[in-house]
Amino acid sequence: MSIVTVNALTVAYGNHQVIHDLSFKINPGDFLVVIGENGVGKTTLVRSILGFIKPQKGEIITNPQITIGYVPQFRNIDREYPLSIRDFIALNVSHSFFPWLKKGERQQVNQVISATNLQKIADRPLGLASGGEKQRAYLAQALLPNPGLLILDESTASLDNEMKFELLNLVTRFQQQGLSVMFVTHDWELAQRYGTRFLQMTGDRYLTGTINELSQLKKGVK
Ligand SMILES: Nc1ncnc2c1ncn2[C@@H]1O[C@H](COP(=O)(O)OP(=O)(O)OP(=O)(O)O)[C@@H](O)[C@H]1O
Repeated sequence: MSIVTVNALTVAYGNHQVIHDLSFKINPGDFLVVIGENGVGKTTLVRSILGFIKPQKGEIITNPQITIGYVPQFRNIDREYPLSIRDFIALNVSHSFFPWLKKGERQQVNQVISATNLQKIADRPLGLASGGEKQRAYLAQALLPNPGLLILDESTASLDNEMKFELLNLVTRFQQQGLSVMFVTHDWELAQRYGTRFLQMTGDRYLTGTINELSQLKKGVK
């Protein structure tokens, strides 16, 4: 069963139709890159899949057995932000009634901290972490509930190349263990380097295919 099935989706803000008759699927283990220019509706699609926008027409069917993790575009955090990296990640633990973490929950947090290479700095204030470290903390927080789909919305924008690769290499490790990924980007190089499939959105049409087909498309565009 696919993770997400989008059927003839049409989304509008009032009279302004942003997505028109879009259909595609995300299958288990896919690294789907969604590319398109500013304003074509990429974030609107993400918000629709997350359930924040009701489609005007069509449907989005998500596998009921999975949860979705979400990593937004990098945004800075004030230096005075009071939580440590560990605390910030632990905000996403599925909590019992207690305000403190139980042993199993602490283990879950530790596991995701080490999987995202944050163990050495986990007890530092999040506000003092570098841009790449902060973005890894967002990733760790999104991964904590063990989602079946991870959505990255421009999550590498404003990171330098080394940090982009570090973040996406980590994501790929999870994808190779079965996580499905939907990565929204403007960056064709990253799309081709990490994606397995693509969805290209333009003002008037949508194309989907394998990542090799995206490379062909790019050659055609040049
Ligand atoms: N809440 C909203 N109310 C009304 N219009 C909106 C709203 N959010 C987005 N739009 C409009 O919908 C269109 C698509 O926006 P969206 O943010 O989905 O595009 P995008 O492809 O993610 O763009 P970008 O790459 O710049 O982030 C734009 O014209 C935008 O102005």
